[in-house]
Amino acid sequence: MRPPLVLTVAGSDAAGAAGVQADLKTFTALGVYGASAITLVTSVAGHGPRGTHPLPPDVVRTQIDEVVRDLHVDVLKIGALGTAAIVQTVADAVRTHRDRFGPIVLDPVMIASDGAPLISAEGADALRSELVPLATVLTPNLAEAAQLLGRPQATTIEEMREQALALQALGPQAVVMSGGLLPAEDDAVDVVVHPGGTDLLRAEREAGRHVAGAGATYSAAIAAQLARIADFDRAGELEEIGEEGEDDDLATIIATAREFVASATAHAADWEITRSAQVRRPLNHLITLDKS
Ligand SMILES: Nc1ncnc2c1ncn2[C@@H]1O[C@H](COP(=O)(O)OP(=O)(O)OP(=O)(O)O)[C@@H](O)[C@H]1O
Ligand SMILES: Cc1ncc(CO)c(N)n1
Repeated sequence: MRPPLVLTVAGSDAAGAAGVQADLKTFTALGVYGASAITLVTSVAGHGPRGTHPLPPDVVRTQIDEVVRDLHVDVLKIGALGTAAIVQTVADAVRTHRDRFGPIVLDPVMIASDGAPLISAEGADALRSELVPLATVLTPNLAEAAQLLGRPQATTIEEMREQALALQALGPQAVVMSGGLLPAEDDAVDVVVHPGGTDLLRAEREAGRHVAGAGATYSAAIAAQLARIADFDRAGELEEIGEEGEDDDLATIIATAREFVASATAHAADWEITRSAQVRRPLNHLITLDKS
C-alpha cells in the first residue's frame, strides 16, 4: 500500500498556525502523507514584528533531494521562500526532479497575515520569472497577484479575473485568486481560472475575521486533493469517484479545498487557544479526525 504523498517546501511557523505546520496538519486531516523541506524559520518577539530567518540555499536543496530520492512524491507544494537565492535553488531542484512528481501547487507567499515580510523584493521577481512558469496551480491573494504582475491591487471581480488570466498566461493551468477582502463585494469571492473556464467561489464574508494560516491551508488542501486523485488513478479507481474529465477535476478540487478551509475556520471559532485577542487564531485542522 502506498499512501498519497505531498512534499511541501515552505517556512516554519512556531505557533503551528501557518507555513509547514499548517501544511502537514492539512495533509494528515485529508488522509495524505506529508514530507517537508524547510526554507526559513519565522520567530515572533512578543507582539513585535516577526523575524524571518532563511536557511542556506544548499540546506534547502539537500532536503528536497533527500525526499525525492527516498520517497514517492505525488505532488509538490511550495510556500514561503524568503530570498531570491532560495527561489533559484527550488526552481533548479524542480527542473532536476521534474519527472519525480506530478502537479506543483505554488502559493506565492509574500507577507504573513501579521505583516511580516516572507520574501525579499528580488525574491518576488525571481518567483515570477523562475517558479510561476513551472506551477500547475498558483494561489495568490489580492496583494500577491498585484505584486507578481506589477499592477495595482484588484478592486473588482472583473479586475481579479483579468489578473488571474494574466498570471495563467505565465504558465500555470489554474490560478486561484482569493479575494477575501475585495472592497467592492460583500461576500468573500475567489476567482478561479482553469482550463475549463472561470469560476467564482462565493462565501459569506466574516467581519473581524482574525485567523492565521488560511492561505497555507487552502493551497495545502488543493495539493492534498491532487495527491488523492493521483492515488485513485494508480488504484484504477478514478471512475468510482465520478471523474468528469480533467478540466472539471481541477475546479472541483479547488472548491472542495475551499470548503475545508471554511469548515476549519468555523470550527476554530470557540477554541480558546491564544492567550491574547491580539494573536491571530489558528484554524482547526482536526475537523476530519474528530469522531466524537
Ligand atoms: N473575511 C473572510 N471571510 C470569509 N472568508 C475569507 C475571509 N478572508 C479570506 N477568506 C477566504 O479564505 C481563503 C484563504 O484566504 P487568503 O488566501 O486570502 O488567506 P491569506 O491572507 O493568504 O492567509 P494567511 O496569510 O493567513 O495564510 C480564501 O478562500 C478566502 O476567500
Ligand atoms: C512560515 C509562514 N509561511 C506562510 C505564512 C503565510 O501567512 C506565514 N505566516 N508563515
